[in-house]
Amino acid sequence: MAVFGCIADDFTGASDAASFLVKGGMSVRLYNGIPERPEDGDSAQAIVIALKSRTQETAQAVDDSLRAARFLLNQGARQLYFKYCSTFDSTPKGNIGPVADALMDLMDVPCTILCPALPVNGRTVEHGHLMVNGVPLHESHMKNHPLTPMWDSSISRLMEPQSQWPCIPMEDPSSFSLEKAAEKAGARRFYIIPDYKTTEDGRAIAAAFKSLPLLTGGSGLLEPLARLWSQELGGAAKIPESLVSGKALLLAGSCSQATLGQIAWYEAQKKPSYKLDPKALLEGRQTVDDAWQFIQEHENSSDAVLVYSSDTPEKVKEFQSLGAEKVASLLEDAAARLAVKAVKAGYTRIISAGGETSGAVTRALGFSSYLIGESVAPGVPIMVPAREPGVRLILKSGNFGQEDFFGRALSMTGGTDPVLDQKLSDAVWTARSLFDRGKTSGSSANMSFRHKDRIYISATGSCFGTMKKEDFAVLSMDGTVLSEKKPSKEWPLHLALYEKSSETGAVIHTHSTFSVLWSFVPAKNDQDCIPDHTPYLKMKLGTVGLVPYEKPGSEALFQAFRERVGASDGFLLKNHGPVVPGKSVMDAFFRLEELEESARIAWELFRAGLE
Ligand SMILES: Nc1ncnc2c1ncn2[C@@H]1O[C@H](COP(=O)(O)OP(=O)(O)OP(=O)(O)O)[C@@H](O)[C@H]1O
Ligand SMILES: O=C(O)[C@@H](O)C(=O)CO
Repeated sequence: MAVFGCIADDFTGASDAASFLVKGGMSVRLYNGIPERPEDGDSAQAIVIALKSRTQETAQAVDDSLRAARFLLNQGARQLYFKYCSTFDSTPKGNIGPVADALMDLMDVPCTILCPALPVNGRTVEHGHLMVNGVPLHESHMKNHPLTPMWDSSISRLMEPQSQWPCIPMEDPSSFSLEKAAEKAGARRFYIIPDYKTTEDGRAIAAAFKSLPLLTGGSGLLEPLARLWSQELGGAAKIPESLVSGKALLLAGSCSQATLGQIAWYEAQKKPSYKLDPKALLEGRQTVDDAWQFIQEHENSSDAVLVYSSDTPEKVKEFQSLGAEKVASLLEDAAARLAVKAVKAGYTRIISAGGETSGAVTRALGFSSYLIGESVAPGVPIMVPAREPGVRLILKSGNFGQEDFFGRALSMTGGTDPVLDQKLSDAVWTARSLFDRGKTSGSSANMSFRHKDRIYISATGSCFGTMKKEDFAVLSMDGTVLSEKKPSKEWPLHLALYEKSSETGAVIHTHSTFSVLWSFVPAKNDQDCIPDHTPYLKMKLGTVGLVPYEKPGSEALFQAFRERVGASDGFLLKNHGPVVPGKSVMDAFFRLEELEESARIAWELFRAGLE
């Protein structure tokens, strides 16, 4: 059950918020829009809902925010956070005030805070003013933003036309007292604007206002706040794997200073890039298909293609004279169409720069919920779509990320984890070896191994004789299927052995002939059914329990297995075959071999009457 709910006014703002919650130690689910119902069996401690309320008509923004708040409260959220941009929203018609006012009404709280700080990215609040890298917001490069140019830095003044309630700047949040603040505000509801310049300030603000049911701000407060929540909840939060094999596509529609630097860095590495020209696109001299063709031409190169429309403020102004909205939506649509083409063509990593651009990309891809992984840069997490766990999405807010951001995003997600790769190689070798030597046949055997907090298990219907690294399905430790591939139907047998001991690193189940033959012989001891004619079975594996016959793949079999799993080291399913755990794939393999050889010796001696 989620204890913390966050409503973000755009998509990259939501992923930014989610990344800091993960950094603070919480597990996070991000929904794109208000879901009709929560994901099945979701155990995320925090939920972030991405809305489009930054640029919507105010009434719609308020309505969506209230619906999101109700959803989060229904999921058990004990605290709500309204996340907006750490450079605020400067237009007098902005939605921060109306939404925050409405949320205060919904939750019937006397006050909340306005905390649009993110010091790690240079955004601080000093004496109630928002600063960007030490310069007041309206003097910073943010004044040139193509959609929301910034015209003031005083948060109280920015709020005046947007909200009916007063604001109280507060230099030292540790002195916060609700009664005193209410007296000072002289109103039924009010806002506090805490100064936030350093990491220490963040911790102090989180501690001072943790008990307020509603907080608002940028993502800078979310890490210290999540730390307090995760201390309260206890236990380590699980986050998804970053690495995935497959091709990547980079897209940039952001004209922010940081993105321009990142594009220049990528091009300076002599990596392939393709520039979209808004005028040529409008006039039909350039098309999305041209860009796609360029991408395909570089498909076999080890370098990802970057497609961008980003340009200097002067050039952007020039293009906007052709119709700012028309140009923006043309470019956003181009980025979105390229992302869809790429995912359809099997690309596994989409990395996109710019809030509006990334919003268009995610809408077109149609993923509605994500698990949040580690971050490439502060506020930029690796996201794993619930419905496509083999895909990684990284969406960067315009001014976020280091100069080498694109390089980092590619190396953090790309390629294979060498440890996982070795385990897969061992699994494939073992499967083939067992098959080639007649220790199993057809598609009857299955095997699994544990990697990090995942179980990789041979997919249903796979054959040990033709096993490949791609033939493994992935399960979470609670048995949730995380891959497109479906696991072997015997997966509950494997899970029971992983649950039994954290030392279990792999499990193999076969229908090896002598083990099956021996399972017909009435056992003298059900918990140790194979006699130790040689010392090796005990040395390698230990005791072998006999599990009574139940139909393969049936709940009755799984139940019988679970009842006996604690009593022996390895297992023989009656009239069916052995199930053997090991510390690693190779260890399980050696133990299985020993079991089969011991069963063969026992069988031969039994037949010769020498038992
Ligand atoms: N060359 C260009 N000329 C005019 N508009 C452009 C050009 N390139 C991109 N745009 C538009 O500018 C807008 C940039 O907004 P976007 O939100 O994607 O980036 P950003 O503002 O840098 O990011 P953020 O909102 O996260 O700060 C988009 O609508 C994009 O289509
Ligand atoms: O706070 C920020 O700057 C970002 O999270 C953002 O709002 C992206 O649109």
